[in-house]
Amino acid sequence: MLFKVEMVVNIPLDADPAVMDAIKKQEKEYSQNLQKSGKWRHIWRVAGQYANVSIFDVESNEELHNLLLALPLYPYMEMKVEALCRHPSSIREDDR
Ligand SMILES: O=C(O)CC1=CCC(=O)O1
Repeated sequence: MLFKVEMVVNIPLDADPAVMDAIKKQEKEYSQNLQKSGKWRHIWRVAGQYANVSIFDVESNEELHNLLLALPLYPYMEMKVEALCRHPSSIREDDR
């Protein structure tokens, strides 16, 4: 099951920079492990924003929910999730 997830990161101005740097490091490792597994298929920075657009490929809504809630930056994020399905004009066999 494919999902588009838009994540906007809002870090409070009074947050401790050292603590946030540690959380961002954890976030990167968590994200890259999921990308290697194929569950986090794509991630793009939204130009000019502390935000990303990502594509997830998961087995269920519940799996996506659990992956997103486990993001180290989750407490600082706003998210929008949309379900995707294959476009009839797609030439990519792995779009499903
Ligand atoms: O910087 C972001 O957009 C938040 C984020 C998600 C995965 C990651 O590595 O950073």
